[in-house]
Amino acid sequence: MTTKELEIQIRQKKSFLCIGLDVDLHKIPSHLLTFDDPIFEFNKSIIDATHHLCVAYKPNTAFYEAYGIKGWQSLKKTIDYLNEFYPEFYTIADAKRGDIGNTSSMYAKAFFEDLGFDSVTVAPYMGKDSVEPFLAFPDKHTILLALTSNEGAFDFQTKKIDKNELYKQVLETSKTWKNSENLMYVVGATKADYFKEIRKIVPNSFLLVPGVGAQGGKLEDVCEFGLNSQIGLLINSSREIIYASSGKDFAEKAQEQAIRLQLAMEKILS
Ligand SMILES: O=c1ccn([C@@H]2O[C@H](COP(=O)(O)O)[C@@H](O)[C@H]2O)c(=O)[nH]1
Repeated sequence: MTTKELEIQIRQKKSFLCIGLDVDLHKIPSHLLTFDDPIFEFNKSIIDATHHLCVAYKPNTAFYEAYGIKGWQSLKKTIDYLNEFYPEFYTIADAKRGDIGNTSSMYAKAFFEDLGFDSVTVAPYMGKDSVEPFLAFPDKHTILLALTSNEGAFDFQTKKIDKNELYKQVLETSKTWKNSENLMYVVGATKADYFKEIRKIVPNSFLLVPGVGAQGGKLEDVCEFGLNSQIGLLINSSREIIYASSGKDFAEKAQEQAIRLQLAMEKILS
């Protein structure tokens, strides 16, 4: 999917919400555990209840890898369900990959070709040759970690090297890489104070913004400097939406949380 198509969808739905599908078998309603694939059943119910309120879904692969081969099968069933029944959705594999070039090519094949995601998150630490194999895929996006939402982001990402913070160097340098038009960036909602500076470096890029909800980030704070003329933001919320209830009404309660965020986005867009 192109960013233009993503923008069109955002404007139609008046929503730039991305729902995180981070399924933990200890947190999902117990009645689902009797199903052959509880993870998929949970995802299917969440997707069916929220699809009109968001434009993207982001499974974090850790929550699937943790369950071995069954977890991968649940991930595959989830992405196949989205691609078959909701093909207009933007899909993000939050996998935070990146390795030497030939290995990165294999990661890119796994997420773009085999699984059929629109995008994958990638760590920039190993540099250009670890990221360009992902960028080589047309109409697919590589979402580079720039300034993450966690406290540990201050360990390295905001430290100065040659008078410039590391996260700024990631943004500046990555713009020079081949097919850099296929880049997006992760910037945490908990780092709202940094969006003004970030937009000076990447005014036109889409930013994936996790950290609204359970991590305390605020939608309005992010939007103040994060929005651009193409909207340019995908705001992710996972736990606050999908675990709004642990009862049989979990999908209904997830929908209520998604409505709350969508209405706030509609207000901001108007
Ligand atoms: O900087 C980052 C990068 C990724 N994440 C991921 O996003 C979701 C957030 O989940 P919540 O439940 O809404 O807190 C999760 O998959 C993280 O691994 C992030 O939080 N921060």
